[in-house]
Amino acid sequence: MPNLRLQSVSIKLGRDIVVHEVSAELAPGRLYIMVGPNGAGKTTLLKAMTSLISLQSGMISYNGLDLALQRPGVRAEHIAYLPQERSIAWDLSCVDVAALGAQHLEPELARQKAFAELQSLGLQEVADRGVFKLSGGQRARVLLARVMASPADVLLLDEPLIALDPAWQRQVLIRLKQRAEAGQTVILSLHDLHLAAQFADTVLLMDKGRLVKMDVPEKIFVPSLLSEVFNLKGELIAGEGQKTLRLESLPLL
Ligand SMILES: Nc1ncnc2c1ncn2[C@@H]1O[C@H](COP(=O)(O)OP(=O)(O)OP(=O)(O)O)[C@@H](O)[C@H]1O
Repeated sequence: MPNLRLQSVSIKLGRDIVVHEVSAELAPGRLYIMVGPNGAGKTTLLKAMTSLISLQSGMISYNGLDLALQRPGVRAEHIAYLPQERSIAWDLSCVDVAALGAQHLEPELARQKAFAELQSLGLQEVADRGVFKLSGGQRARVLLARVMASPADVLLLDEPLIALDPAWQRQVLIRLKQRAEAGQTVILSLHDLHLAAQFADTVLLMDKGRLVKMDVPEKIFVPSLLSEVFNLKGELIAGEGQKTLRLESLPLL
């Protein structure tokens, strides 16, 4: 059963329609990865799923209710969001920042939950340190911990791997996959097609504001779509439980 449904969603920013007639049904238990070139509309669509921007036409519903009509507090209860900008305005401790994701709990329990999420992201040693005294990748993990501390059943993450080293990129995707397997609906955008091919249950391929195709990685990372959307030559090789995306660049126009 989908809990998030996009029905013919179009979004206008400034004078342009930047998302065109996107329809999709997103269900708990799956890891959805949105891919597409710069400017394809990924961030805009994720923001629309939080109701941070309004639609030109169409509807996004959560468990059958029009999301735009829900109070912000109700939306925040059900949908957690990691924006692409990783800014933190105040020099709070890591645990205080992560605890902002667990405001449904009593303060002490929220801190315990926050600490557990920081620990699972390798930040236990710096949990009490101010976030201004962290590296960019550590700060990015603190913001991820904030989202992970949330009880929301939909997690939306815009480029969650920005600033992370290769080992943490994989670890974070493993954690998000576990969250999906445990019943959350996890939707993220990603530029790394290799990781998208390996981890996604379902890929949403966006281009020029349109949802070109939504399917399993094997049906998305095919030579025709890689060439048409990304100007890349390549294909997905699947075998022995492994998926490997082989890519080579086409000459740029
Ligand atoms: N505030 C805005 N006003 C007008 N146009 C905007 C605004 N924000 C984004 N756009 C345009 O909307 C389109 C989609 O942008 P969006 O940020 O959703 O793309 P994206 O797929 O997330 O790109 P990237 O991979 O570069 O982050 C782009 O053409 C962009 O220039």
